[in-house]
Amino acid sequence: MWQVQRHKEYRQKILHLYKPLHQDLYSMHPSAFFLPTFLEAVRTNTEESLASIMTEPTPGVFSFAMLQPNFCDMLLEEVENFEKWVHAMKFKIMRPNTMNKYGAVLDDFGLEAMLNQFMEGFIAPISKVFYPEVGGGTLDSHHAFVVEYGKDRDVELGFHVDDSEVTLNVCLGKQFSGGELYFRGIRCENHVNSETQHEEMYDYCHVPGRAVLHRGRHRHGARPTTSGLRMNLLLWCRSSVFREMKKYQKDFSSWCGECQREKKERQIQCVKATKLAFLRGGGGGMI
Ligand SMILES: O=C(O)CCC(=O)C(=O)O
Ligand SMILES: [Fe+2]
Repeated sequence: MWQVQRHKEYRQKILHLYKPLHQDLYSMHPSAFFLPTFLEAVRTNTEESLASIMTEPTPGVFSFAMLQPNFCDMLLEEVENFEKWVHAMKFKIMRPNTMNKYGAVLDDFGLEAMLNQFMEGFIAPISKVFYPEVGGGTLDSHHAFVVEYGKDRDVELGFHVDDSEVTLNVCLGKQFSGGELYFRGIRCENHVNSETQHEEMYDYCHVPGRAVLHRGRHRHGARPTTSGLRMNLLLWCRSSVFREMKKYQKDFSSWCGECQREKKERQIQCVKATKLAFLRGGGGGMI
């Protein structure tokens, strides 16, 4: 509990002392942040309009052009400015999670309210349509951060699942090679280490301004960024309703690849047993 309190105090101190570089980032300006194609699709808000701007290269992974280049640049500059300030102030910077030595939590320096609107207005409508079975329709909190990969930064990211129901991952730039995101199937907690089926393997190449949306339980990792600097915006979107409901469930075959496989296998065995019983019962003569 004291950690939560300390983090609260840390945020309060930053909010009080840090002077933003780009004040425009701190409130929502849809047409300055998002590409017109993306805005139009979200404003129309039908399954057809959303599907029309997306590709789904492997089941459950959606990719679409999302952010204005100028927004990406401003966010990168803001993060750099914040990091410089933290360094000059001899503050301790909190990294996005245990897997990263670099990067910054955007919610820590004043961007929380804007990013909440970002999630509610622009991610929730998509999640509601494409991820209803993992709480996509009831997202109510987030963890937002920027990761930094390159020679003098984090190099790669190990195989993991996110602490989110739905994750938005958008490349902000700058120039880099490598850093592909690899996916290995969706798994519940019980099956997180189960083997990958061949058709679950998929590699995605990041493109600045382009978003990837996936379930938090979709196992993934990032390959080494071999040159240049790669910075990505991550928005881990959570649903407290889904988390509460999950406590009372055992079967996740509506989204876990391994629960699905086991269920199918049980059905095959059941059909086999029924056939055998039918044949043994003399019903075989009827065929
Ligand atoms: O670097 C990437 O694109 C992946 C980042 C990621 O998966 C994470 O931070 O949870
Ligand atoms: Fe991740």
